[in-house]
Amino acid sequence: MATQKSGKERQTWQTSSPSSSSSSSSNVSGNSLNKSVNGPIMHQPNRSKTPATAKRSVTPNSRAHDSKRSVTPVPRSHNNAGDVDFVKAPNTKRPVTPLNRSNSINPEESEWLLGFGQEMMKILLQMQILLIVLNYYLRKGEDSQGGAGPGLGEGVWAAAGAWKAGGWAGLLNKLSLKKNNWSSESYKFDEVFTESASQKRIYEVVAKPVVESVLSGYNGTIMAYGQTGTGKTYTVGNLGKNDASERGIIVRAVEDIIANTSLSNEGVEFSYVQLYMETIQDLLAPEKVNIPVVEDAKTGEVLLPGASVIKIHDLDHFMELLQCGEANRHAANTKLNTSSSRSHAILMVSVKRSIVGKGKNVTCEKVAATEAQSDVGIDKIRKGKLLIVDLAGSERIDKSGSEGLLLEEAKFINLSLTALGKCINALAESSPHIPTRDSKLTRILRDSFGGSARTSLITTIGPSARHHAETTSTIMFGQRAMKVVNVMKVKEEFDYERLSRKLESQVDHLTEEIDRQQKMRDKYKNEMEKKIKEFQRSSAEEEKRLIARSEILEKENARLEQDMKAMLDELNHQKDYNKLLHDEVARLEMSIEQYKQNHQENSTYQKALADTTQMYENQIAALIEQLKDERARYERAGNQSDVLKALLSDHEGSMKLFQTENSKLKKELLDAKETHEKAIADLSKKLDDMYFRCEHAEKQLDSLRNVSSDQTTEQKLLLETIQLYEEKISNLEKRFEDERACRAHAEEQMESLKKHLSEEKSSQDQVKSKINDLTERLQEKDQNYRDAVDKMQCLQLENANLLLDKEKFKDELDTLKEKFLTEEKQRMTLEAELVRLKKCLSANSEGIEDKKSYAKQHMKESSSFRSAMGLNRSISGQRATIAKIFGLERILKLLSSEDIEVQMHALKVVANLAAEDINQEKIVNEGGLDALLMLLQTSQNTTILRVASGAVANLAMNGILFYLFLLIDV
Ligand SMILES: Nc1ncnc2c1ncn2[C@@H]1O[C@H](COP(=O)(O)OP(=O)(O)OP(=O)(O)O)[C@@H](O)[C@H]1O
Repeated sequence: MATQKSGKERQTWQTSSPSSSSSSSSNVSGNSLNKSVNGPIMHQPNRSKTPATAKRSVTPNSRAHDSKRSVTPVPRSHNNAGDVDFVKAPNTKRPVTPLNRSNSINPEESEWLLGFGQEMMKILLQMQILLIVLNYYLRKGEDSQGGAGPGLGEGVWAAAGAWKAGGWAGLLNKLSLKKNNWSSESYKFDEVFTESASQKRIYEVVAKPVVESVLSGYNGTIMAYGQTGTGKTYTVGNLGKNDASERGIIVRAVEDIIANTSLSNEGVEFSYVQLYMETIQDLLAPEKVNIPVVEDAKTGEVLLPGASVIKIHDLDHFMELLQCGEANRHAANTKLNTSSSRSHAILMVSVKRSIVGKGKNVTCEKVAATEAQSDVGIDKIRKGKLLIVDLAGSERIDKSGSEGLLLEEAKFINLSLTALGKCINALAESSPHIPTRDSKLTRILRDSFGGSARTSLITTIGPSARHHAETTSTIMFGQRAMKVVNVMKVKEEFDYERLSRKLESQVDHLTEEIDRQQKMRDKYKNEMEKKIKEFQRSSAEEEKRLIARSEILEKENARLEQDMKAMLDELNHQKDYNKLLHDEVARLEMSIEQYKQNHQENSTYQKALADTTQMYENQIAALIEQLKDERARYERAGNQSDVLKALLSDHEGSMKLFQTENSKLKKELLDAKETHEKAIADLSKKLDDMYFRCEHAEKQLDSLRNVSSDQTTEQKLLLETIQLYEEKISNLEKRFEDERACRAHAEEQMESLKKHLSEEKSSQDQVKSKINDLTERLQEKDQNYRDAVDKMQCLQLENANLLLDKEKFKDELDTLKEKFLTEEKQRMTLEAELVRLKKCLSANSEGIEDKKSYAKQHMKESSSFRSAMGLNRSISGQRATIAKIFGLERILKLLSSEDIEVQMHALKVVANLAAEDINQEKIVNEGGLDALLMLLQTSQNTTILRVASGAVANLAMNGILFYLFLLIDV
């Protein structure tokens, strides 16, 4: 039973001192049995005479007696390091017959071997084998971060011991060894087994806790020590090929390890070597001999470089390899054991288990709690190493009868076992010097006893009283071993490699993700760019098209405008023309009106003219009538005038005659005047007379003339009236003619005007239709123009939308770019973090190296102090790691956290760091002292005050800082 105590993990070898006691149940003599057990072995003449070392050749299904152990002899040609080949005899319990390569087995020998095997089986069935188990197991104390003192183990194993004949008896954990008939000695062990104990029970009690420790990251060692032939190999290395219940510790332990390890993610590797005559040989690759024993400078781990390290895939694979290894092991037939192991077989199983987050895969709650406290979320790797050592049996040479090589082997075996014993003694006495360098065995086992491993020592003793001395020696060896205290130390480290791998994979994943997103973005961007380009192209095209169209439209517009202008001009012109026409028409109409008026007037005139004409005609008729009358009168008057004219012409003639006569007379007168002056006078008288008569004639003429003048004046007047009328008529006719001509002209003009008007009208119609046509075309054009404008507006709107889309896409692109930059930054930060962690890893490794060397130095000074220091170094290493990882500045900042838990943890970390000289100055420089003093002033929490004052006290112990404290005090 294990009790839990706070403090370092520490395993104590059970410290029960041997006590003599006379037990009623222990007084059994085993003499007869001794003989029966040892006699045949010791007195095998052939075997004692064949002191050869051989390699085991184990073949399954060859056991003759019980299926547990059947060995088929197989001729061995394989020989290493000058060993002698042998053939195992059939039907014997591990019968080993050493033979030289040149020798062959003869039938007699074979017969004997067969007989011997059968005999041997009978004997062994009666043999009592006692296993004394010294078990050191982990008691779960508080881990290294708990800060309290170490706890001592008080594990007590309760076990039923069965009394057996043979000189000793086991009861629970006590063993009584009969000294003689009346006295016996009692020894206390963790467990005492008898021969009836099953392999399973032995494994579960002895080895399983160690295996569990190994799985939890500790080193574990299971050693079998005892006199030759007492069953070490059987207990430890039995493969149990025919009967699984007979499987030894090795097979069961590896089976357990495999069952508790994920072989795909975690690793189980093993090496199998033998130490034969101070030479280490690889049992898995027997050609590898002289393997050196070295100590890892960093971890202090004992290593065997050059030994094959094979990764275990499954149990069958391991069993196969183990069987091969077993076959390569040196064994020989001695007097005490027909298959005596002549070498120490060491199986090293390395278990790597990863711990992810909060204690996954962890059986130990405390360790999980430790993880939870310190490194939540950070992967850790736990490396456990299981060492299973099947020591060669100690033998008394005189008893074993070894000679030659066997003797040499026995010497080496005893030498190494003595060296082991010395080391155990030194450790039991807490001697400062442990003579591990005396033998390769102790060098290999250096860290398995008195080190940091959990160790189970199985000591085997035989029942024969004849070997009382050896049995006592074995028991004493076990008793001394129980005094050894191991300080267990979990071998746990950050799985930086895994963490780095994980981070790298994370970075890879993120990079992949970013790349994927980048690709997607690029694709999207390309698509968008393509779209934008397409949009731009289409919009440019559209723009171009629009521009072209608008140009065409503008041109069309201009042309239309020109057309319109021209049309307007034409229209204006037409309008003018129209106006003109209108004017003309108006004028014409006016003139028509005028004409009409004129015509009316004319008609009035004509009427008047007709009337006048009528009147004139009437007048003319009247005048003609009158004229006729007048003519008639004229004619009459003419007649009269003719008459008168005739008269007048007569008169005129008469007058002319008169005048001629007068002239003649006058001439005659004048002639006569002169001649006739007298005659004038007479003729004057006669002229007077004649004058008279002329006068009278004149008078008569005048009267005639008067009458004629009256008639002439009337005629004249008439003529004048006629003339006037005629003139008037002619004037009127002329006017009439003129009027007619004017009318004809006007009619003509009117006709032409009408014609012109009709022409005008037709042209006007044409113009009108042209105007209508033009108006229609104009309207059409206008509609087209409006449509074009609408379309242009639509396109402009579309263009604006496209521009908006473009802007939107640009914004989106910018956002994506920003996002990408942010992600890039994140990636870079992660990469930087990775680099920083890698640096931390290397720095931490260096730190660990330093700590190791420091610890090593201190370990030399005192074992107990060394242990404590080792743990402290580990803790400080972790603190330094914490400080490195989190940064002292950040931890100091947490001191002012409002969360009391956070504050408390930070304070604890600072206090722990302040306990180390190297950190003190840095803490003060970083402002830690001020923060601590502030906490002391402000905090009410007693724990905080206690831890803070402790931290300040630690800082105050620093010589350099002491001066500063004085200053603060001042
Ligand atoms: N519990 C047991 N049950 C049956 N047979 C046993 C038992 N223990 C040992 N033996 C047999 O006793 C013989 C000697 O045992 P084993 O070889 O294991 O002894 P040993 O201590 O390893 O001897 P050595 O130190 O010489 O190698 C073997 O034949 C083995 O099979």
